[in-house]
Amino acid sequence: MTAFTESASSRFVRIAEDGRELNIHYNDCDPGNASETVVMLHGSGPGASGWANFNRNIEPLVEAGFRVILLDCPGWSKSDSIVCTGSRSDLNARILKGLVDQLGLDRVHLLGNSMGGHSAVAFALGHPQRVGKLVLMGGGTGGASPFVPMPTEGIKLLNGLYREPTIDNLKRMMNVFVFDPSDLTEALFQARLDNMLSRRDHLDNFVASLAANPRQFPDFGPRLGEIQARTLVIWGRNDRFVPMDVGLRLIAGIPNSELHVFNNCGHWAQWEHADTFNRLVLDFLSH
Ligand SMILES: O=C(O)CCC(=O)/C=C/C=C(\O)C(=O)O
Repeated sequence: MTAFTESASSRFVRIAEDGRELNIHYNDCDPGNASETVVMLHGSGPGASGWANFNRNIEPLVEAGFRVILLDCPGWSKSDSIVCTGSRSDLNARILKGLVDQLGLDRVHLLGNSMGGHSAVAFALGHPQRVGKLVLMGGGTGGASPFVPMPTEGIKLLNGLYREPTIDNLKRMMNVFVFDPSDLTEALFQARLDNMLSRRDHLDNFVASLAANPRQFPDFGPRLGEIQARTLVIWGRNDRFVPMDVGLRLIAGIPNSELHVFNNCGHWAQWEHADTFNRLVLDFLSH
């Protein structure tokens, strides 16, 4: 099977949101005969995109017969920009609903990273009948950690990078992003910096959104018991952005859930432990 590329799988869709039509970008890695679809939702870092977050995870799922869709949320990558003054998790969930409706997908599995996890939970709460299984990685509900001072050091660096998008600030953030920064290459830094600087409107609007509403990701804790979808929660023990106790809160709240913790792993389990992560997700989605 030929590997999908970003450019060959790149698509746009127009979705109505609060009186506007947003141009929303996604990648569609469709092997052509898939009976099930996984939608991957990226995190909220500057320069993030579905492809940047999940490029190590697409192929194994496609080879196993899944259609993989990577949604770029409004405010990231090639999607239109937006100032979000309410719940960003719910905004992303509305955009996801628009996308699955337009693609005619009745039911999808969701794999969310950080903000993408918060957004997957918002979608599952709003449209339970449209969700197969949930994979939540480094996110799933907002709210404070009882153990770790918040905002965490990672989120402080992330917000600082939005305000001052320099290579030094990017390296400072990425350094605490992963457990082992020696895996981060100059090419990766440059690609991420290029992504960030190509859309200054996204950076400015993220800062404006935070100023209007510092709590972009509401705490869904009290509603987690409503989620009926089977849920796999994945965390890095060394996550310095969204601490591991949030994962424990998720499995305490979601009835049909399980937790896998990677040791020696930061906020990007899907990248740092890609092979094991892919096997874990594939096994979970296939049984
Ligand atoms: O603030 C939160 O709870 C979410 C933070 C978040 O989504 C950070 C994600 C960062 C990335 O995944 C990235 O930059 O690639």
